[in-house]
This record gives sequence, structure tokens and C-alpha cells, in this order.
Amino acid sequence: MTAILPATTKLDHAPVMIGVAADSGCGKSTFLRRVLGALGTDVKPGHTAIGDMLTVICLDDYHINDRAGRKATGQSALDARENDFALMGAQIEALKQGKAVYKPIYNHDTGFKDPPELIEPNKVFVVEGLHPIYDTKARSQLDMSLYIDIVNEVKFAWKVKRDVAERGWTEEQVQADIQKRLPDFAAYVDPQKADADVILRQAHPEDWRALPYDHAEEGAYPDRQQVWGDTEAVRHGLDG
Ligand SMILES: Nc1ncnc2c1ncn2[C@@H]1O[C@H](COP(=O)(O)OP(=O)(O)O)[C@@H](O)[C@H]1O
Ligand SMILES: O=C(COP(=O)(O)O)[C@H](O)[C@H](O)COP(=O)(O)O
Repeated sequence: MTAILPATTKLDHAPVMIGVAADSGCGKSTFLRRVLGALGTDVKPGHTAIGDMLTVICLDDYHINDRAGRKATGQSALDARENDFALMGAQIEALKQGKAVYKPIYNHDTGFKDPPELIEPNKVFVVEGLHPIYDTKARSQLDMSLYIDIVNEVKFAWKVKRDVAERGWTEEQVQADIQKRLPDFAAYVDPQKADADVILRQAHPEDWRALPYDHAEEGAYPDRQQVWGDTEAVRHGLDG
């Protein structure tokens, strides 16, 4: 199957391309679901969130191996060798040029790769995941890059809660996985901060338990602004 092809949708301008990087459990998907919700456009049902003007692509789809394959290599999904940066860079470049792509899919529920899906042009693309700023080719296509930097205590609690509730793991399994992934986080994910245009941090991480967040309330959640209003944006590179 051709991975890059002419688009059926034509754009007047090149799309805006934004990268959002963070470790697992830092709230990337939650944050971007809220952005899509705030835009108020319809979102097509499917693996990738495609709204009327914004498409959010999850870069986990570029994992080379499925879960069993990673078990065989003994490498985590954070390891650069487990991610197809050549295809990721080529497809992000193609989307930026207004082309369509057949993007692979990694299915977190099954741990398998699903058949590729067609992604057509859109006005704005967000590419979110563990490594949007890691590789030069993908990074060079971005108009803006953002790194979400959440303290360990908070992100690990969020990850445990989500992976137990939504991905079928036990708390012990998630804790063990977190410990196993720590060196790869330091080697492959955290360094992207140096190249990010913007770093988002919680201003008061010690208060996180007081936040009235509940996944079940998604869609009818009254305090969205409040939660992310508690976030400090640190701008890099403006002072030279
Ligand atoms: N702003 C937030 N406030 C409170 N809890 C949050 C927030 N963002 C995310 N979470 C919690 O963290 C979990 C993981 O978030 P998610 O968006 O899936 O992370 P990522 O996509 O970075 O792996 C969510 O299921 C939710 O329980
Ligand atoms: O860490 C991530 C992304 O996580 P997130 O979606 O939380 O950002 C990897 O995609 C999974 O570890 C894949 O491995 P598995 O599916 O075996 O856990």
C-alpha cells in the first residue's frame, strides 16, 4: 500500500503543524480532547481524532513492533529503536505539503498493529506522543513544539489510574512498568525539553489531589479551565 498519496481534500494554505511531547500519563490525550471539545466541531468516530479543522495524530502509531515484538527485543516503546522515525518524518512532511497518508495504527487495547488508516489534509495537525521533537526530520516540520512536564508523583498516579481503568493492567503491573521505563524516559523523552518552544508545567503539583477531575465526567466537566489554568507556561528561546 502507498503510504503517501495525493489528497482528495485541497487546502488553500499549508496546515499548521504542532508537536506535543510528554511521557505516558502526562495528560496529552486529555488536554487535546479538551482542545477539540473547546473548538466545538464534530469529531469523526475512529482511531484518530479528526475534527472539522484539527486532526490529532498519536505518534504511538509509529511503534515498529507490537507488544509481543517488544517483549522479544526487550526494548520499551520509549526506546528510539522501537519507533519508525523515517516513516513518521516522511508522513508529517507529506501532511504539511497537503498530501494524504496511510498511517499505521498501534492498538493499545490489543497490543497489535491494526491496518493503516487514511489521513486527509486538515487546517491544523497536532502530532502528540513520546517523541514528536526527537527526530530532526519530524521536528523540522513543526510550526510549534510543546513539552508537557509533569512531576513524577502526579504523572505516575495518573498513569496507574488510567492503565488500570482503561487498559486492563493491574496496579502492580503498571508500577513495575513505570520503574522499568525510567532509564528510557531519561534517555529518549526528557531530552526533548531542550528543543521545545514551550514547556508546560503544573504551578502547584502538590495540590493535584484537590483537582476535581473524573474521566467519567468528560464532556460535562465544569472546571476544565480551572484545571489547566493551574499550569505555568515557560517560553524558551525568546531572549536568544
Ligand atoms: N488535567 C488533568 N487533571 C487531572 N487528571 C488528569 C489531567 N490530565 C490527565 N489526567 C489523568 O491522567 C490520565 C492519563 O492522561 P492521558 O491524557 O491519557 O495521558 P497521555 O495521553 O499523556 O498518556 C487520565 O486518564 C486522567 O485520569
Ligand atoms: O508508552 C506508550 C504511550 O503511552 P501513552 O498512550 O500513555 O502516552 C506506548 O505506546 C505504550 O507503552 C505501548 O506499550 P503497551 O501497549 O504494551 O503498554
